Amino acid sequence: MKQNPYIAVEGAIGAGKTTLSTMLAQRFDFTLMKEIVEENPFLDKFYQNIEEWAFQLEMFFLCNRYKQLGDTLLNPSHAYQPIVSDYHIYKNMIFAERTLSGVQLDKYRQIYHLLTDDLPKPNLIVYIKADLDTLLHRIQKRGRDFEQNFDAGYLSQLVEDYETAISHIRAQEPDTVIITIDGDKLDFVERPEDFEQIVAKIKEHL
Ligand SMILES: Nc1ncnc2c1ncn2[C@@H]1O[C@H](COP(=O)(O)OP(=O)(O)O)[C@@H](O)[C@H]1O
Ligand SMILES: Nc1nc2c(ncn2[C@H]2C[C@H](O)[C@@H](COP(=O)(O)O)O2)c(=O)[nH]1
Repeated sequence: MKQNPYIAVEGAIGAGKTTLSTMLAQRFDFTLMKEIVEENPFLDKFYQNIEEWAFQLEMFFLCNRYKQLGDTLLNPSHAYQPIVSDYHIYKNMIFAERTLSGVQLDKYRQIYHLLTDDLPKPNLIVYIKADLDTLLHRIQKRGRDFEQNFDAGYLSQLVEDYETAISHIRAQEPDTVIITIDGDKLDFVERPEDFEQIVAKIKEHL
């Protein structure tokens, strides 16, 4: 990879993005960009009534991610800083396409492009692909209150949406390296050798 490394770890809810990106940042000594979830004022309400709260929630995520990425990526003093992030900005569209519709989705799409089209995009994506049972088990293990009565149908749709989105990025951005991790089999938390396997794959592209 000739450019400065900018890695995004992606995957559906509970796939292990935050865990893996934190481990990678430590291992490579890269700057970690991590999403702040616990202080989100809309998530709890959203899970109680998705239709009612989706627009506020999606806009909140979009504005926060835009601010976080913009502060780092568009700041010249950070120009040569290798980065690992626990999300790709395109995640906003994955969720919005699922939770919004009609005029709200149209307006959201316009704002998304306005805010993000000129942001540098990751040159390497680590995509953790895991099946529904694995994700539900990990969400339970994580134990966030607002995710405990999770609608498995919503998560199952998101798993499919992620597959579609990754194929879309693969087709639209052929220069972006995409490393797919088998999140059902590889246990980078408990088995150091599994983590080393991921590190080795990434190193091939740095
Ligand atoms: N490969 C893995 N094997 C076992 N547990 C994992 C693995 N990856 C993540 N976990 C656990 O699953 C939960 C969700 O992981 P997290 O990193 O928060 O996922 P995400 O950021 O993708 O939503 C956490 O409790 C974490 O410790
Ligand atoms: N509707 C949306 N929900 C989102 C978005 N980004 C994250 N989330 C939710 C999913 C989880 O409950 C929680 C944390 O996400 P992780 O993927 O890190 O587990 O927040 C979004 O853009 N829209």
